[in-house]
Amino acid sequence: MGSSGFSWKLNDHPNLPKGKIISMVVLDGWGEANPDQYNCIHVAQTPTMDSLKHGAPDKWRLVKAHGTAVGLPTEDDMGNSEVGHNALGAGRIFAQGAKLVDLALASGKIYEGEGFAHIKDSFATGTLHLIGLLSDGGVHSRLDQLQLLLKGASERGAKRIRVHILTDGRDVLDGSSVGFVETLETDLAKLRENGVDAQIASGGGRMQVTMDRYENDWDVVKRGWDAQVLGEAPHKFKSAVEAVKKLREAPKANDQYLPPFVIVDDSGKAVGPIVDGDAVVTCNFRADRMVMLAKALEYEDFDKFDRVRFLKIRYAGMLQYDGELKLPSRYLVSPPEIDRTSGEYLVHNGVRTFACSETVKFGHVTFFWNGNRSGYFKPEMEEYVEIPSDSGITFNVLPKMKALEIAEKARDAILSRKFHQVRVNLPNSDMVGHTGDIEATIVACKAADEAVKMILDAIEQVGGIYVVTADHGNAEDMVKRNKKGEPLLDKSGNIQILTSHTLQPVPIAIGGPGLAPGVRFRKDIPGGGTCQRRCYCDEPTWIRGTQ
Ligand SMILES: O=C(O)[C@@H](CO)OP(=O)(O)O
Ligand SMILES: [Mn+2]
Ligand SMILES: [Mn+2]
Repeated sequence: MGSSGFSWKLNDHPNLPKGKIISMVVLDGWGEANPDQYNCIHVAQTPTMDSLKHGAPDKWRLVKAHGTAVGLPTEDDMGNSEVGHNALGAGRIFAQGAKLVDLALASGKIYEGEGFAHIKDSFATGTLHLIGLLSDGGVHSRLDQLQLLLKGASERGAKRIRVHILTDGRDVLDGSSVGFVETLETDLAKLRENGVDAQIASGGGRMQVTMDRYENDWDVVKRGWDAQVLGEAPHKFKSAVEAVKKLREAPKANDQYLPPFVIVDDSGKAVGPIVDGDAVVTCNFRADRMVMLAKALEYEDFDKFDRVRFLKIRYAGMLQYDGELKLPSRYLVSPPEIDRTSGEYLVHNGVRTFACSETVKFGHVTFFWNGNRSGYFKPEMEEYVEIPSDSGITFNVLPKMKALEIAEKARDAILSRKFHQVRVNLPNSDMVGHTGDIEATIVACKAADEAVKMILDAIEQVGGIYVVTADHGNAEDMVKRNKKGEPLLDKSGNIQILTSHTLQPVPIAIGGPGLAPGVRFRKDIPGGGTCQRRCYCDEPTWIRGTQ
């Protein structure tokens, strides 16, 4: 024990045997909801997950994966991968970005830190650019936070402001982007009345423009760069409301995938390219889909695409997105300090870890799991494997994604007996669920179930233990509902597809030949959330032996 009284060393559990191989399987976006035709998990053939639920009822239960149980501001906040994996990996609840930004805005502290001072130095002579996801989804950003920041910055001297919007349709209903742009336009008009030259300068759908993650497709970031920084895009409009309405008229257009556009003045000139001397804030609080742009804005050495020019700007993130890389170096709000994660305990206690997913979720089982920290704790104790995701397609086209390949890697890692924790994220139900394609999501859920089977079979062979759970709901409810739970219809009588995550609880199942007899879930903690699912690295809160 160190002088602080803290020690990484974990004591042996009095009853549970040591040395069993554990596989931790996270089904991304796999919640529990009433069985009906919009519950793709129910409709899909999922014999493995069904057998976990029905085969051993005291080793299966539901846990909360949304709201305050995982560190989100309110009970109306659906879960998401960042909070889900942070909670799973750390075994504790941390106030998340959404909440920290709320608090900093409410107290005014956001304007008192180094980050704001940094950008403020540009206000007298440069433009303030705000880049971020425009919705009230609360997963990556929130419109009300942008509104407060616009007001706060203009009251503190910003005279020229340009907003670069990313339309959502993934955390909120498709089609809602028009309303969000109108709301923002009203706010900007008010600023203009007060003498601030404020406008929307560019935009595009979040999956087309800027918000790629884990370096799956740098072209996405490049398209954003061209519009935001260079003022170049295939579509030019006089106003953002017109842009979004017009671009949505194209067949199959949706908010997530709107192409990039720039706003031009009467002479056809882009109204807001980013130039030297300007200030830039990336307004998303969530890290994964902002890190790539942060690199492009901040790194002098950069070879991912031709930036045409490296900007001499004053840049701050809403939060620092990567504590290890210290990226960005300036930020308006300090991120949660997620320390003492299970991954770090494991390396200090001689437990070897294998972690795997495909690119689109790779950082979830590594970066988010380890408390928003990139890289290994001890490379000689850990192996992280990334299977390249498909890029340039929407995931309903190939809904099986790389589930099989992930399961094969996990199986091989288990059978090699080189690792004592093998953790994976299976992305299908989430990534395909977000497309709103019900047929494809059913195929996706089946593929994930088959992958779980392969992993459980390997655990069986080595006498190990499994923990199967999810980070939040998605595929179990694909339709927007009224308060009574009935599907909502739009003006033309079609059901309103729900592409977002949900507020539903998620299952957790434990088992395997290595699980000590009599271990079962406690029944006396009805309101438990995902953070209490931590197991292996110390006494699991949720599991207790009977002898
Ligand atoms: O795709 C994403 O960025 C989010 C939804 O906005 O999903 P997840 O939290 O499951 O990664
Ligand atoms: Mn997720
Ligand atoms: Mn998701």
